[in-house]
Amino acid sequence: MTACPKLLTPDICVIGAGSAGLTVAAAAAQFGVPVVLVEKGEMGGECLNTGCVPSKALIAAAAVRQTGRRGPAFGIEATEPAVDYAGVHRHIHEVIAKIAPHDSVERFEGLGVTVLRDHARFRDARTLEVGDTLVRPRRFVIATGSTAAVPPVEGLETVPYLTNETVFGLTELPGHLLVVGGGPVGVELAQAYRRLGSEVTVIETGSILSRDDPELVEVAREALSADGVRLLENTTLAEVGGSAGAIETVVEMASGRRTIAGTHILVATGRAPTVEGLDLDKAGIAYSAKGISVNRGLRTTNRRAYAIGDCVGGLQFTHVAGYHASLAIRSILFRLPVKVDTTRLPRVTYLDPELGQIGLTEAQAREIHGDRVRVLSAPFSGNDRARAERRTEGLVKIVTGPRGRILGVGMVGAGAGELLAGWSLALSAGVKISTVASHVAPYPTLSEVNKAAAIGYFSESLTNPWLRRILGVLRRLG
Ligand SMILES: Cc1cc2nc3c(=O)[nH]c(=O)nc-3n(C[C@H](O)[C@H](O)[C@H](O)COP(=O)(O)OP(=O)(O)OC[C@H]3O[C@@H](n4cnc5c(N)ncnc54)[C@H](O)[C@@H]3O)c2cc1C
Ligand SMILES: NC(=O)c1ccc[n+]([C@@H]2O[C@H](COP(=O)([O-])OP(=O)(O)OC[C@H]3O[C@@H](n4cnc5c(N)ncnc54)[C@H](O)[C@@H]3O)[C@@H](O)[C@H]2O)c1
Repeated sequence: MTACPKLLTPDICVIGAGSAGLTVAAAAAQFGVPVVLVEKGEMGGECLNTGCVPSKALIAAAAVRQTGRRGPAFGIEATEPAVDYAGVHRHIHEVIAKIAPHDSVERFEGLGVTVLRDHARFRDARTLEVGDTLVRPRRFVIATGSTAAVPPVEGLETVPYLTNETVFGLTELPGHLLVVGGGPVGVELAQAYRRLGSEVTVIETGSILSRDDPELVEVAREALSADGVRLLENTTLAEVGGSAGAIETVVEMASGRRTIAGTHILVATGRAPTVEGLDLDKAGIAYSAKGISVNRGLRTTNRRAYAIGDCVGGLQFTHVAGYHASLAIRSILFRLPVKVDTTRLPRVTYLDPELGQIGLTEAQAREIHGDRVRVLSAPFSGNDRARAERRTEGLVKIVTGPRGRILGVGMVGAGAGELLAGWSLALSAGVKISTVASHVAPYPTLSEVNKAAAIGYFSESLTNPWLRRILGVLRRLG
């Protein structure tokens, strides 16, 4: 006789314990709503284990080494500290371990969430199968994330290629790392490994960071080249061969085919939504190679199911996963109408200098608003703090529309990620450019670069004949 499967009937069943799923589960549980959370792998998902946290820990290690190299400009002897890469690996995993309790089963059970550690698959539109348990909730939240999309390149499967899932497991510094893909993953890791001492070659089909403003990307490109990262743009990986420690590639570029050898190869050519084995068809949930189909309220084609985070494609960032989660909570718990608004979502690539964008780039704004767009910019070279710290590379670009509406802000420079947070607040609050121009920033801070750019909005008034006439009258009044 087969045992009857256990049946759970919570209000919400969340599939995936990454940034998106954990946020929904924690918020719902804190409101006293019964939640089942299903996770087949590591709690914390990609951000904690194989994404943001390890990559930023690696970048931090690289920055420590880089500081020694900057000495001479300050009258301090340059140093090239030796790298104990096993120690860097230890540092990365200590950082993960320090954050892990926040995402742990223990914490979530403590909040009252029922956590199931197994693979989830739909049995029908209302029921999920998790091992020998059936879950039939009022609402599903699918938050299964994404995985590295590996291109069908001849021979790639025959070599031990790295992805974000394996690269942070390295305990020895790669001698020559071949990075395939010049998106955020590729360039961040390329710069970090180069600064730690690897030779690095980036192979990119088009241009690096192609979603960003080309004027800002140019500054990042120069910084990568100055570090000694070999950038092969308009170059496609065509064939891979060799073996562990001796990888051989054939690439195609305008001048023809070329062979490039390295010790390791990292594939960073984009993401694919994680839908495998979920049996979405059985639940009537539509999806494509880009992601699970959702409307602007993040509802799938099954009225009981929402999909949030990386698995829906589009902007794939931890803070976007959190934003989706907050919308899903508002909709499920409070039955409020919600709509995803992508115009105010920031993104930052943690190169040195950092490159960030919120809202429309100049090109996107011109496409929509034509010549009603005004671009206000200020270079970091005009900022006293940047001068004192010898970090004068970069600029901020503010794109404004009719009546001083801020349409977007792009920035490349030291601390651009932190500086962009203020713009995120400004855009959320619908602040006009005149408010930014009149705020008082502490001196000397890098944040004054924002004000310097914003003040440009009034530059035309300096020569306005009417304004000059009024000033003349006021002067005569004594
Ligand atoms: C190298 C790298 C660096 C990054 N750096 C940044 C950064 O600096 N800033 C930033 O904002 N973003 C960054 N990102 C992106 C960020 O990591 C993702 O956008 C974010 O983690 C997505 O969260 P998620 O919850 O949607 O998915 P995930 O974190 O992938 O979580 C999905 C979870 O679902 C589980 N799951 C999948 N299918 C099933 C199933 N059938 N049953 C049960 N469980 C299942 C998975 O095991 C996984 O744990 C980076 C990504 C990479 C690769
Ligand atoms: N700082 C951050 O917030 C951060 C950091 C890393 C990743 N992420 C997230 O992860 C997502 C994925 O990043 P990604 O860099 O993997 O993907 P991506 O899609 O941004 O970039 C992939 C790049 O690979 C290139 N490419 C594709 N196939 C190729 C081939 N065969 N040969 C050579 N080049 C090829 C593409 O032209 C593209 O430029 C990002 O969009 C972002 O959402 C965020």
